Amino acid sequence: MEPLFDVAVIGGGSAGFAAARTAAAMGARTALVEGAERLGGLCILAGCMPTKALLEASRRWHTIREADQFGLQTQPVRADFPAIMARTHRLVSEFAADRQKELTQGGFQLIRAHASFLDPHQVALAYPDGQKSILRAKTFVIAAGSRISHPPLPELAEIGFWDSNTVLRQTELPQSLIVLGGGPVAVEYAQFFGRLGVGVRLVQRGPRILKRFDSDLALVLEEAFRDEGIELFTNASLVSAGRSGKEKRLRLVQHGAVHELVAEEIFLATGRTPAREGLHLPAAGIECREKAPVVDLQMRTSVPHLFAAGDFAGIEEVVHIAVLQGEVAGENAARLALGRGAPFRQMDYRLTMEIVFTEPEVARLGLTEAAAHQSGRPVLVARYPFADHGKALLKGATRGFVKLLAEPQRGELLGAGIAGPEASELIHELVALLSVHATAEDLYRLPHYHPTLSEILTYPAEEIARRVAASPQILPPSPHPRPSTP
Ligand SMILES: Cc1cc2nc3c(=O)[nH]c(=O)nc-3n(C[C@H](O)[C@H](O)[C@H](O)COP(=O)(O)OP(=O)(O)OC[C@H]3O[C@@H](n4cnc5c(N)ncnc54)[C@H](O)[C@@H]3O)c2cc1C
Ligand SMILES: NC(=O)c1ccc[n+]([C@@H]2O[C@H](COP(=O)([O-])OP(=O)(O)OC[C@H]3O[C@@H](n4cnc5c(N)ncnc54)[C@H](O)[C@@H]3O)[C@@H](O)[C@H]2O)c1
Repeated sequence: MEPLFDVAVIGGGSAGFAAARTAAAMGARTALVEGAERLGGLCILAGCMPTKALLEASRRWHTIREADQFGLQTQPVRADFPAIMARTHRLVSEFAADRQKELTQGGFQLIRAHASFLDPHQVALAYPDGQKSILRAKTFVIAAGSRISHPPLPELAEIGFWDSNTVLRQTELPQSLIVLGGGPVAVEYAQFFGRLGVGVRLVQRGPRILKRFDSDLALVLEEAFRDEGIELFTNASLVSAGRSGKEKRLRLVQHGAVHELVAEEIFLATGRTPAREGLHLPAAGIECREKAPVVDLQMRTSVPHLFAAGDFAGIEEVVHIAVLQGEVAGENAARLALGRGAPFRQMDYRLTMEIVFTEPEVARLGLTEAAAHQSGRPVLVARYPFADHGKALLKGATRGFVKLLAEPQRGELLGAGIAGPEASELIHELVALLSVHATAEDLYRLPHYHPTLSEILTYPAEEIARRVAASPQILPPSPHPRPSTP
């Protein structure tokens, strides 16, 4: 029996859409199977877009409250939580409607059903009306996303908690909130609620928040949180949770001392897990390590015609990576199905970024200092504080710094970290430079308009360029080595 499709994509989020669009553009007969009631995927429906809409509201509220520093008198400000939520839902609906159009007019067949593997070439489709069918394809891209990890304490399920899905259904602000976790979800929501006047305490298992960032960057945000009245409990182990009346209680141990925290609500943000449930992966024969499938740089799983992408692949759960992985998986699946063979496209994680949209924003790009240290790779590092930068002083946004990492011989830029104003925008100049293997000197010599925030990048670049110029150069071995004996 001939397969019906060349490429079948499971999941219609950022990764699945990118995969289907890419495969279809290559001329492959492509299907995209999406099982959710609402089209849009995590980023649009409950991830990037609603959180950034909420943070924009709390950022503006904070700006107004600080207006007196600029000589402006304001009336007392009141946060209208239902109105903030209504704006967020309206924006999400608009983004979702656009995505719906793209999914239905994308040159591939959109199938609204839940897929689960019967064998490595077939999936069973279960439609919302109870109908069932079978879909066959030469190749598959699994882009089923991730789900919120189970709560670390079983009692939490009994007493109830909010998470990044259920928070979007709330209509009233709690008086007090305990946020569990110290990753991007935890810190973005902690600041959103804290700025709207909710008493927030954040409980993180590790020694620092934002564990994938260098600790000097994470410290800037920790300090900002403390100054804004958010209480931090790092190195904390959860012991138990319970309820008394309307209050929720949480016991934790920190440095040997037991603390009991009481709050009106608890927000769970302790991570996400690839969404394997319901896919019946054993029938596909895919090898998994821990909770994610094993994939190579071509986004190929252990079964050669099955590819994976996005959060499901469990590598870096952010959208630009989901899209790139989707494109790589979609192209390679189409190549295989159409018999085009090599060259298969490969992922390149050199320019991976992570950005947290708090205030100050925190961004990392490419190599981190921690990773360089761990691998023993020699790097030059230079920092420059926003407190010494003219435009940051004008803006009254002096918290934080920029840092650059460069290879010591030529000063080629390898990575960057920014904690400070507009970090999410500033980092993109560095993406462009890293993509063309530019050196610190190239950056230092680029003209920058004055006064701008971007100028700050030239200062650590200048420092690195000077250090490279001053250091004795170890020349690479000559391609025609002289014979050791004349
Ligand atoms: C609160 C929050 C904020 C975030 N903010 C940002 C941000 O600012 N920037 C950023 O880069 N990233 C952010 N992220 C991460 C980002 O949202 C994800 O990395 C990205 O959306 C993952 O895309 P995906 O396509 O892999 O998964 P998804 O978008 O989750 O898509 C998977 C799809 O597969 C479908 N599916 C699953 N199983 C089946 C099945 N068996 N059959 C059929 N369909 C199935 C699901 O219904 C879903 O629609 C945030 C995440 C969260 C939780
Ligand atoms: N701005 C953004 O790009 C953005 C925003 C939100 C989410 N995301 C992505 O979504 C994914 C999920 O984010 P997340 O923040 O939920 O997960 P995460 O894995 O990034 O962070 C979870 C944190 O919770 C902590 N933790 C785990 N168990 C704990 C426990 N028992 N007690 C206390 N702390 C505990 C971990 O140490 C970790 O720091 C991430 O990969 C992230 O990149 C991105």
